[in-house]
Amino acid sequence: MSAVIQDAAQTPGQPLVSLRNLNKFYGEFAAVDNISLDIKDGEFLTFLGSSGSGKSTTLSMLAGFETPSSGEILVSGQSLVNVPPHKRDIGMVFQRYSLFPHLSVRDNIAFPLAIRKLASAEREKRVDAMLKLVQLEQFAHRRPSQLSGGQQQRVAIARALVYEPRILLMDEPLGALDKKLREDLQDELRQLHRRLGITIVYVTHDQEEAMRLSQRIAIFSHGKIVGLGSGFDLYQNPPNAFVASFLGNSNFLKLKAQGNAAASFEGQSLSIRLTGGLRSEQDVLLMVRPEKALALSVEQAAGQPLAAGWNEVSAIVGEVLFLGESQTCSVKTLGGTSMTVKALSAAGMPLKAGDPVRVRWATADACVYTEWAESDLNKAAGAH
Ligand SMILES: Nc1ncnc2c1ncn2[C@@H]1O[C@H](COP(=O)(O)OP(=O)(O)OP(=O)(O)O)[C@@H](O)[C@H]1O
Repeated sequence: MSAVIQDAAQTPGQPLVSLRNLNKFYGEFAAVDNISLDIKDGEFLTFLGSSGSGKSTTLSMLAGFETPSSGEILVSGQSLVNVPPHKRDIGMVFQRYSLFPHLSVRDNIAFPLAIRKLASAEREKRVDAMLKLVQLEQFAHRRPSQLSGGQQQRVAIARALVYEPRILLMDEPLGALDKKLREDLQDELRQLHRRLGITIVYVTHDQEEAMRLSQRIAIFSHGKIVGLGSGFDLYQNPPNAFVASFLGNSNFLKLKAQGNAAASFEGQSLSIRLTGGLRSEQDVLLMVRPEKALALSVEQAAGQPLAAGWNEVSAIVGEVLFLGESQTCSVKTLGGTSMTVKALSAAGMPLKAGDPVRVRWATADACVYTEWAESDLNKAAGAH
């Protein structure tokens, strides 16, 4: 294992993998549509998107199971396109563990080394190191059917890592496991990545999983990457309305620009983040996260003058939901726009259906978009 162990504190550096104008057509249909992406050495990058958005096809091209219709895949600057899968120095873990049922855990893990004809002493040494790494030493002699789903997946991970690939590809590896086990394995996987310093490309449609695991997330929609960055940046400052809608919850307000820092909404003027190039009366979409908005009763609002840099709209409460740690309040503005406000339960939200409220948010917390499609505002969008 020593060859791939690196200083855990080392920051991921240069691109290890570069996808260049990658396309995959099935007939006329573009499953992967002109994707270009640099994956850094040592990084944990996740492809996140709804079903059919092109994540697995992209991963399969990287693994060598699918051939690109056009474009390049480079690893350390060398083209991989004509390199067969077993010569790519890439490990792969799938949702279905695909372990050999008739082989013990030890022999399953040793299998890639046996087919590479490694000397038996070296083979034993590496398998022992792997068993230790995934904490399955005491299960070495069991068959896969005698293990839990989580344990089986750890065997699959060990088997993928045993020949020390530079890159590990994982396609929904925890998809078949229940929530608690998934979370435990997510923590294990994050620690494993830190310890090994290996480059991991991970596919999931679960945004919380992507957030928990990854240093960067590539958001897929219709075969394209429509957002790329840390979970924090993508959530706080989504590059477009689709990403805003896909990741977390959003309130979208439709406005007409009035200069570069103000816009009208249902007949009242609101301040917006300074946005260059806006034309007067241009359609503008404002996005406010529910937890960045406040819902104040009329009395509360009267006692707290609106601070500079904040906006306020009047609305009527539709529903207040208690969710344990947090509460949500759905409201409708006087012009009929639906909004949701979320607050920690501890902060209290003494409102009920039918109450008039004042919804407030800081101008700096609201993203401004000038281009969007109605379908972007719908969470389910993104699949083909
Ligand atoms: N062999 C194939 N022939 C025709 N179409 C295909 C083939 N493989 C994939 N597709 C289509 O390409 C699109 C992208 O599929 P892909 O499996 O990459 O999506 P995905 O984002 O990984 O989805 P999921 O999360 O459901 O696995 C889908 O519309 C799928 O139906």
